[in-house]
Amino acid sequence: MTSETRLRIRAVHKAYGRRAVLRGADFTVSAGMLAGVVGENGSGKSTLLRIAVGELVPDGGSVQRFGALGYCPQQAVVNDTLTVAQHLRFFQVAYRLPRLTEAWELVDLLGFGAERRTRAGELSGGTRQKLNLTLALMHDPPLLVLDEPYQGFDWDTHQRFWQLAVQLRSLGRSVVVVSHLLHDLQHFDTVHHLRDGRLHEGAAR
Ligand SMILES: Nc1ncnc2c1ncn2[C@@H]1O[C@H](COP(=O)(O)OP(=O)(O)OP(=O)(O)O)[C@@H](O)[C@H]1O
Repeated sequence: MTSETRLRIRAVHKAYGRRAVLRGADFTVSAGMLAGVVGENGSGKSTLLRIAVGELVPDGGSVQRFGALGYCPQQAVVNDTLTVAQHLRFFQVAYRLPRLTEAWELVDLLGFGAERRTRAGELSGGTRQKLNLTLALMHDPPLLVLDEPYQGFDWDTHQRFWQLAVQLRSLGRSVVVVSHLLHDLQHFDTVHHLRDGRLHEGAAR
């Protein structure tokens, strides 16, 4: 395993008004690492990830990313009036991909190929989330930041998600996953507990 760094967060602080959420959070992710971020509701996991991907500016501290990024936010960022296929074509242009072969393979893996002509606004919650995840993965970036990516997935799809995450790790990708589920912890190389605004690292397995 290489130790090339893909994401480095140092002493990050973030408050919403008077509510200090992050108070000196440090987080480093290397190539070929599957890292979990866990913590109680409201502990600041989504805030940390939004800062990690540059969506939110921290009050203090530094964030460095090395290479392209795929971000799966907690709330799907999709356009209700566009179909699944239209989303893929839109993101193909945005990512400058020569073809959509790999994107459709992801759709098949996640099991929603039958919905290719369905508008996002008419998808079930779980399928909408599958589209959200596909859009984050389809350009095969070296760093993936996934905020509870399998919300609403049925058990088979949940299992397939983890097979995919493990496969991506073996290909040297870095995968950061926010999880609430105890049985997911076994999949991580490292687990980072967000508590009192800081991350506490513990070996997961
Ligand atoms: N835009 C915002 N304005 C004000 N407060 C916010 C905002 N976003 C989040 N917060 C507050 O910051 C705290 C951390 O929120 P965050 O969503 O980062 O936590 P989380 O650990 O991801 O929670 P969950 O497990 O419920 O998803 C919460 O108390 C939340 O209410």
